[in-house]
Amino acid sequence: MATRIAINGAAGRMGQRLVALGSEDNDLDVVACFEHAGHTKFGQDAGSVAGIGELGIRLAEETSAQYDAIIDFSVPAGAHAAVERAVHAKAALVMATTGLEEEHQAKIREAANVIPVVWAPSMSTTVNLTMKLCEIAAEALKDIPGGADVEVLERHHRFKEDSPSGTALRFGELIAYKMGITNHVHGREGRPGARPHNEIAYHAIRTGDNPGEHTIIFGLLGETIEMTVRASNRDCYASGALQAAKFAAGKKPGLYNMNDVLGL
Ligand SMILES: NC(=O)C1=CN([C@@H]2O[C@H](COP(=O)(O)OP(=O)(O)OC[C@H]3O[C@@H](n4cnc5c(N)ncnc54)[C@H](O)[C@@H]3O)[C@@H](O)[C@H]2O)C=CC1
Ligand SMILES: O=C(O)C1=N[C@H](C(=O)O)C[C@H](O)C1
Repeated sequence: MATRIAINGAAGRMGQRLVALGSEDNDLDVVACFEHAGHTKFGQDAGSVAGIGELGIRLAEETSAQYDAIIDFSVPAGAHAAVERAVHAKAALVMATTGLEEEHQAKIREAANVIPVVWAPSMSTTVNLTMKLCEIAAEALKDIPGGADVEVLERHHRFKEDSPSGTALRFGELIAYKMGITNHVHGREGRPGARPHNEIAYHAIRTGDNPGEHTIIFGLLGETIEMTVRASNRDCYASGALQAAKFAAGKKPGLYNMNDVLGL
């Protein structure tokens, strides 16, 4: 039987790709498309807004449809609403929104006691694989003579509201844990002095319509390794989230990540 999904933030850049790809997938049934009532397309057909023709589902704040999973790509307040909807419906939750405050994060962890939750700052297969590769590099380089300096560069479209990206922060968190680094800094200016080793620096670039790019630099004395992972469009995130919804629907309550979904 197909997994019935609801999409939260369905008129957004990601929401539209979820509507489009979700509707094409025979193992999924898109049954609800939630949007903020203030959105200019609120009340319109979600399929038409996504450019795939009428789907028969309006962008709304409520639904009478039953769903097995809700996928959230929205904003912090929308993510909060998605958690409440998922718990109320006893549905699985796929949480993709980034830039969440601690209070929202606590709410997600609490929800995972009663429903299955897949929570990841990137639903892309190659991003999650690159995280694994960076963990291997961090482990190998943590005690290298002369030290390895880690910097995380990310590039995104001009419309992105949070900085640095949730993915950049996760890269830093995973590497810091492996290398015992405790200091995280955001950009540099003035005369901060010689770079300490106990530091990861993040640099967020915002230009044009870039759908997302991350470069992780391990700089040694005499040689450098850089790993770059780059999206050419948003479908890598959308298809990962749809895969996560299929994975989570019907699972026992708990917090899952994309490694669980992808078997990494
Ligand atoms: N985990 C991942 O793989 C990825 C995560 N993201 C994250 O997803 C989020 C959304 O990204 P975009 O689609 O580019 O943003 P967007 O701004 O295009 O879309 C967000 C949508 O959420 C809607 N919204 C606002 N309040 C809402 C509410 N209370 N209930 C329901 N919908 C509401 C907005 O009206 C808008 O249509 C961002 O936090 C972004 O960082 C984006 C791409 C990949
Ligand atoms: O806002 C985006 O576009 C993206 N946001 C996510 C993040 O903040 O990590 C994931 C992806 O890089 C695209």
